[in-house]
Amino acid sequence: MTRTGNSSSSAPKTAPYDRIAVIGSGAWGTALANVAAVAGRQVRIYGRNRETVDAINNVHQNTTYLPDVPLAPSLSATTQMSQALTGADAVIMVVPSGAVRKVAAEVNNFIPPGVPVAVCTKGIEPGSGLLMSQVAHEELGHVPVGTISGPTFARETALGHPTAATVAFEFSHQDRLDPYASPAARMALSMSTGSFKTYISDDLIGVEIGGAVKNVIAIGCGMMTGAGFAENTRAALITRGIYEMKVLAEALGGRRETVTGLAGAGDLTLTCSSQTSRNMSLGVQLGQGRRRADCFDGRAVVVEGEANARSIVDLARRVNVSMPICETVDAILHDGAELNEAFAALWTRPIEGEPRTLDISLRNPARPSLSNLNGE
Ligand SMILES: NC(=O)C1=CN([C@@H]2O[C@H](COP(=O)(O)OP(=O)(O)OC[C@H]3O[C@@H](n4cnc5c(N)ncnc54)[C@H](O)[C@@H]3O)[C@@H](O)[C@H]2O)C=CC1
Ligand SMILES: O=C(CO)COP(=O)(O)O
Repeated sequence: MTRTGNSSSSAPKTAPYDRIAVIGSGAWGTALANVAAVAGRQVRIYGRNRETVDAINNVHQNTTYLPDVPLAPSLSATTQMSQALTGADAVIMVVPSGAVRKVAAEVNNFIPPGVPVAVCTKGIEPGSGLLMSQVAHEELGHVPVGTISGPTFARETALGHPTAATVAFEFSHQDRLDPYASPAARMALSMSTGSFKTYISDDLIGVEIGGAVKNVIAIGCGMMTGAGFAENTRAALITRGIYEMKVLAEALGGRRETVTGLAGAGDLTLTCSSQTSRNMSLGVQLGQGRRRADCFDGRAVVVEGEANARSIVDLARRVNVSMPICETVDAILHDGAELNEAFAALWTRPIEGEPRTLDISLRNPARPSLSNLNGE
């Protein structure tokens, strides 16, 4: 899209969406709802948990998922999905990946015609290999479906720390003729505040692949960190992780450059750098030798990389793309592969060209040896 600015009186105008329904009252749904409310929108959250909904309405806090974060007093919440969706002119859906199809089907019962939906879940559906927007689209029919994605820890976003994210929708023919009136531009404007900076993209595939794959790589970074490896190792995984995102995005019709943006490299950097990330944290705990059932002190926590590693690897195989880091993480998580052995095998794969254009592959003479590491 050409950037022409929007400042002169003759420049095309973009109208924000006035009334936004947020479906899902977890950490990220609440944070996005708060952004929209701070941006001046009328926002209603649907949540299935009565206690959470009451807390948002009565004490302006999500005491379950974002304790001690003050929310905009204008935010309201309901346990009735129909109430949240009535009169909405845009919808933001934020539930875990395993619930997207079911919740989208419920949304379809109440959503006004033509209203755009941003599905802000990160994952790939098992079996179908569909992106979350595609799953929602199958249930919702002919409404524009996109996403908002980037390096965005919910708590930091809700506290107003400067944060940037990409708003992506596929562009119709009409959107290309008038990008200022596109759902992506209108949603980006609707969600812009002094601390939440939005960018616009028409590459929904690239954006969603970045968001889904980074979680698996973050588990891998966590595993290596927990097992005692250091910064060199983490940087290698991040960089080669970006490469895995690129090849998968491209094979599915997305663009490589999207993956170097906020929703790819940006989000990967965030989640591979901090145990605030549930994915990184799970990896660290497993790398330290904890049993899965004991991680997070036994609490049920949404870890999308764990839920989606297999579906990502399956999708990559289907489009003939090699993603060795994701395959390694998946094998450890779901096939019982031994962590040190699996990473040692990753490190002794054939020697290849780093630019994709250099078509070379050498048998690697090194013997897998990472398991000999004893720490400093
Ligand atoms: N927390 C974060 O910092 C960010 C999360 N995300 C993504 O957002 C998605 C949701 O994550 P969180 O909000 O963090 O999870 P969360 O665990 O904080 O909340 C999940 C919410 O979904 C609701 N839910 C689960 N199943 C449901 C169903 N069948 N029907 C209705 N509601 C249902 C739960 O009641 C809960 O309110 C994930 O895909 C995650 O990757 C994306 C960016 C940032
Ligand atoms: O996606 C996120 C930040 O952009 C949140 O990461 P986790 O799900 O790993 O906590």
